[in-house]
Amino acid sequence: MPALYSISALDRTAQAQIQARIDNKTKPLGALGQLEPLALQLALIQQTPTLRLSNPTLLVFAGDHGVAAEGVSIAPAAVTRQMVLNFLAGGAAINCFCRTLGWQLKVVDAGILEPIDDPRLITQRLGAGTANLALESAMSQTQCQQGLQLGAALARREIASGADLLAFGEMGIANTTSATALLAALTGAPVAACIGRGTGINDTQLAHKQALIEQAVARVAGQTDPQVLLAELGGFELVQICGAILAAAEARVPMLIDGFIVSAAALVACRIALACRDYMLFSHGSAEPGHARLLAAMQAEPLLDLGLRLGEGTGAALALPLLQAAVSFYNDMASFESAGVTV
Ligand SMILES: Cc1cc2ncn([C@H]3O[C@H](COP(=O)(O)O)[C@@H](O)[C@H]3O)c2cc1C
Ligand SMILES: O=C(O)c1cccnc1
Repeated sequence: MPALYSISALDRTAQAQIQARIDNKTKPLGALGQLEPLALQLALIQQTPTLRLSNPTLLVFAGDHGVAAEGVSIAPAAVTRQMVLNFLAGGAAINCFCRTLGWQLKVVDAGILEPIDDPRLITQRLGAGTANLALESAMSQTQCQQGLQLGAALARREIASGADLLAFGEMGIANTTSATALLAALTGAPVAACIGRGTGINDTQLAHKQALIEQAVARVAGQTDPQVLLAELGGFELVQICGAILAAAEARVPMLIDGFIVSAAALVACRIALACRDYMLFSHGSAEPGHARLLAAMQAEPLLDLGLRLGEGTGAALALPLLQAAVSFYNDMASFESAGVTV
C-alpha cells in the first residue's frame, strides 16, 4: 500500500512581490547570484515577510547493505557501525563541521549490522542490514513502508520541536551501489553512465560493481513504481531519508539535500510526490559522476562545487552559511528607498 502524502506545490502568488523586494535591495540587479533564487525559494516556502532560519537540524541516517559483501567499497560493512560510533564520539568530518557551525547532529540507526546501545543514538532499525540487491529485493515492501513512516515520524517530531530547516546525511558502506541502482532504474540511464568509484575503489572492483548493478536493474526491469524500486534497490538509511523528505515537504519546511546518496533518496521522493521538489535546496555537486545526472533529473542547481565525495551530510553543513546569508540579506539589507541610494 503506497503511503499517501498531502504535499502542496509552492503557492507562487507572492512571487513577483518577493522578487521585487530582492530587486530593490541596494545592489545591482541579480548581483547576489545564486543567493537570490535561494532567498526567493525560502520566502515562497515560509510565506512570511521575515525569514527564519534559527533552528536547522541535521539528521544522519545509517544503514548497512548486503551488497557490501561483494567488495564494492574500499571498506567492509563493519565500518558503518565504527563510523556511527565515531559520530557519537564527535570524531567524524561531519562532527567537525557541525561544531564549527554550532549545529547539532542527530544520528539515526536505520538498520546497521549490529545495534549500538547509546541513548544519544536514535534507534529505529528496519533490520540488520539489507539483502544483496543484485540477487533479491534489498528489503520487503513492509520494511520499506515502515521505513518511510519511521523517517517521516522523526522529521515531524523535529519540526514539532522547532526545526525550521532539515538537512540529511547518511552513512552506509556500499550505499553508492544502491544509489546508483536507483538512479539507473528511475531514469532508464545505462548503469555505465551512472556509476562511480564511491569511496575510491579500483578498476576490478568498479567492473564488479557495474555488473552487480546491471544485474539488479535487470531484475526489476519494467517496474516503475518508485516505492517498489526503493524496496528492491534501496537501503534502510535511504528509505528513512525518503520518508523524512516527504514529511518535511508536507509540513512546508525547507530541506538541504546533501550529495549523491541523499540526492538518490530525494529523486525517489520526487517520483512519489513531485511537489516535494519545491522544498529542496541542494548543497553541492558531488565528485561522484552520477550526481550530475541525479541533479539534472530534479532540475537542481547545487550551491557549492568543492569536489566533495564523502556524504555524512558534510556538503549540507558547508552550505548552511549560504542559506543563513540569503536569509540575512532578505531580512536586513536596505532597499534603495530606505537607504536613499539612487542608481
Ligand atoms: C571511513 C569512511 C567514512 C565515511 N563517511 C562517509 N562515507 C561514505 O562512503 C560510503 C559510500 O561509498 P561506497 O559505496 O564506496 O561504500 C557511505 O558510507 C558514505 O557515507 C564513508 C566511507 C568510509 C570508508
Ligand atoms: O556524494 C556522496 O554522497 C558520496 C560520494 C561518495 C561516497 N559517499 C558519498
